[in-house]
Amino acid sequence: MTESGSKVIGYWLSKKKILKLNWTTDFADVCKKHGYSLVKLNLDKPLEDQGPFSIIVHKLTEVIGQSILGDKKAESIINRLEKYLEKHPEIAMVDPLDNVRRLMYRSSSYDIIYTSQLHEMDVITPTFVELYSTDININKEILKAAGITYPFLCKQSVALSTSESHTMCIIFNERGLKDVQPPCVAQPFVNHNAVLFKLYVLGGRYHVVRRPSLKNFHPSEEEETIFFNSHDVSKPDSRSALSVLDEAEATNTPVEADMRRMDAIVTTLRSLLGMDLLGIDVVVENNSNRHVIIDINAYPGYDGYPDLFENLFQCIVEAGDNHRRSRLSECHLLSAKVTARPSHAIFAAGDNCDHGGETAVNQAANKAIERQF
Ligand SMILES: Nc1ncnc2c1ncn2[C@@H]1O[C@H](COP(=O)(O)OP(=O)(O)OP(=O)(O)O)[C@@H](O)[C@H]1O
Ligand SMILES: O=P(O)(O)O[C@H]1[C@H](OP(=O)(O)O)[C@@H](OP(=O)(O)O)[C@@H](O)[C@@H](O)[C@@H]1OP(=O)(O)O
Ligand SMILES: [Mg+2]
Ligand SMILES: [Mg+2]
Repeated sequence: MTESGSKVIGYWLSKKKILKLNWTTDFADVCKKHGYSLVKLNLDKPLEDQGPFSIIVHKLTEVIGQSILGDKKAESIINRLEKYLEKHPEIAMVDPLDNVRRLMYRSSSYDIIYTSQLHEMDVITPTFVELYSTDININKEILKAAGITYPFLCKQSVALSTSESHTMCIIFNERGLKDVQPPCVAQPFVNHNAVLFKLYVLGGRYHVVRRPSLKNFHPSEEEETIFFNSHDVSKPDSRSALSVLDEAEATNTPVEADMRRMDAIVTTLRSLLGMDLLGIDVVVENNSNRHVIIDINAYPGYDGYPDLFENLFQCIVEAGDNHRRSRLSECHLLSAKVTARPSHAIFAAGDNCDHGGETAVNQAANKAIERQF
């Protein structure tokens, strides 16, 4: 339950996602079992008439993506939602729009991994650089300065949540630089024997699934650029020819992930990104065994997550509790600040500072807090 006493979870997901997950029936049942109701937000209508909500859970990456591209309708939907949330700070947003938006810029999510301590455990993200131009000579210089080696991948700078935003290419040599489609990030290809680990995060819990991935590639003057869509490669049922290891590279040694490092990845990124619903793609580099984070997604598919809806429900409710706790402690800090002024004055005057009496200001502050909760 939340500050307002409401036990309503507001949600917004695309029709595709609702259908795929059987959300309206199966997740609604789980919520009901726990005494919560589930209400779909109508983003075209005033939200004030649709609440009160204790928590809002959403996947708005497509709308955020359109607003980044300047679509007026999408901008107004996001603005309306932001204004509503400003007016209702008691609502826990899973996940906060600003944090989701930041994650969608691939370079910001890679930057966040760089600034973390994960490298101490041999967990890295490959070097990357943004390319803004189609000029081959400019790109050649930028890539050289950034230390990007061949082959490298070009991924659209913003993961816009459209099918095209999952289209990317592998460039093998300078001849391939003609295929750069800016704005994109260039990221060296990491050989990993075609095994991908997807970490599906639900707040403090997560589940790892093993997926097909791209085979090993090497620098080559002959090789032409390979274009592909990530959804043809790394879904559970993908059978792409790009995932079949060359005969000389085929191995019987299974690729294994180190769960201690997976734990660290989840805890660190959840906290640095300020998000609870995450999909983190990790590959294990051949020979070095470094764990390499190549992609982070907001609200992923969770395909294969055991007892998904019960875990999702617990995650959402815990996010609500955490939100309430952090607001309470903010208010207590505020109250402590208000109290600190008069007591400091008393202390400075040489009086006994060991008094426990509440000042009028403190009482007023505490009343204000009580009213809020
Ligand atoms: N740096 C890399 N080195 C080797 N392989 C990579 C690298 N980056 C991506 N890949 C391969 O390309 C696939 C797609 O890349 P990525 O995960 O970045 O795309 P995406 O469209 O954001 O994926 P998702 O559908 O998970 O959002 C990965 O699943 C992996 O097989
Ligand atoms: O269905 P959605 O639109 O949420 O698609 C998401 C997709 O889930 P799906 O597999 O259920 O399609 C995810 O797959 P997994 O990593 O979990 O395999 C991943 O590709 C996300 O990046 C996609 O989100 P988008 O980047 O397009 O916003
Ligand atoms: Mg991915
Ligand atoms: Mg992605």
